[in-house]
Amino acid sequence: MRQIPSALTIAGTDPSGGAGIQADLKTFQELKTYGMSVITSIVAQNTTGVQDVHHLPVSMVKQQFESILNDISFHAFKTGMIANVDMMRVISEKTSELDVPYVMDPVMVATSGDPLIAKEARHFLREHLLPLTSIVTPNIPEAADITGEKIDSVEDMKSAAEQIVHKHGAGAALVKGGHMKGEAIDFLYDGNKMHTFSSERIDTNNTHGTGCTYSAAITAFLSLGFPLTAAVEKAKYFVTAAIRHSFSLGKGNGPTNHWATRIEGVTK
Ligand SMILES: Nc1ncnc2c1ncn2[C@@H]1O[C@H](COP(=O)(O)OP(=O)(O)O)[C@@H](O)[C@H]1O
Ligand SMILES: Cc1ncc(COP(=O)(O)O)c(N)n1
Repeated sequence: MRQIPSALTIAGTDPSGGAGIQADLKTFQELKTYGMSVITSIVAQNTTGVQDVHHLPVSMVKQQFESILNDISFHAFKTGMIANVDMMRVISEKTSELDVPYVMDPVMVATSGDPLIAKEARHFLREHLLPLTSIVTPNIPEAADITGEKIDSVEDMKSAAEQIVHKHGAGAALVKGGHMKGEAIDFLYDGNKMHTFSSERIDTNNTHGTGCTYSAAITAFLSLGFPLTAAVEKAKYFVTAAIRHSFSLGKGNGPTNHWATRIEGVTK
């Protein structure tokens, strides 16, 4: 008999509850997979931005990961904010021994514009972590950082997705169009085919944590056993509903609503 579906997130925290570990665990819970977490950094942030950051010692990140690995198996995992090369090294060592889907949200800056990872860590992420992924989910600035090329059009987005797979070795690449104008279009390149996922653009500034929620939803659907394309399709539906029902919490960019599919009364 299959165990209860379970998923792990390795990421930083958000005390205001919209992004990071908190968003991931809420998403896992909402999508009916058992959630576990390894905390990399404690981030003092809210809807207006990042006020302070405390990176945990690498030994502690390693120990948290081992505490899970030595005791429990899980069906999929994701990484979000991994602040520095030392943490990335430990995570890549452990990841290369795992045989479950790995979803990477290549978190570099917060929606507020605050940097979340060290500059040299971007290079390590591209060279050593990307090739271990089943799927990476960059937004436009992150995809441009990975490929080193400007992204101004949907053609550029598709080309970046192909390059991230063929040149940088990711298992698949989902280039997200949240930062473009018009429809919210994302392109998934799986190594063979380009898939398009699009939704109407919702008129809101309450988009704190969209990337975290989306990648956590993909991880949740993979842990439930859906194939990659179906997992992304379902996750896109979920994140769109979460943005549609996002709300004005705090003074800045409010969070997405993890209860959205309950409110709408449907899951696709
Ligand atoms: N205003 C919006 N209306 C509808 N969908 C959006 C909106 N903003 C972002 N999205 C979608 O939310 C997801 C996260 O995208 P994006 O904002 O690009 O990522 P990130 O949060 O990592 O910057 C994507 O599916 C994107 O198309
Ligand atoms: C700990 C942490 N991780 C990631 C993000 C990015 O959030 P977003 O999904 O809005 O880009 C964040 N603000 N904080």
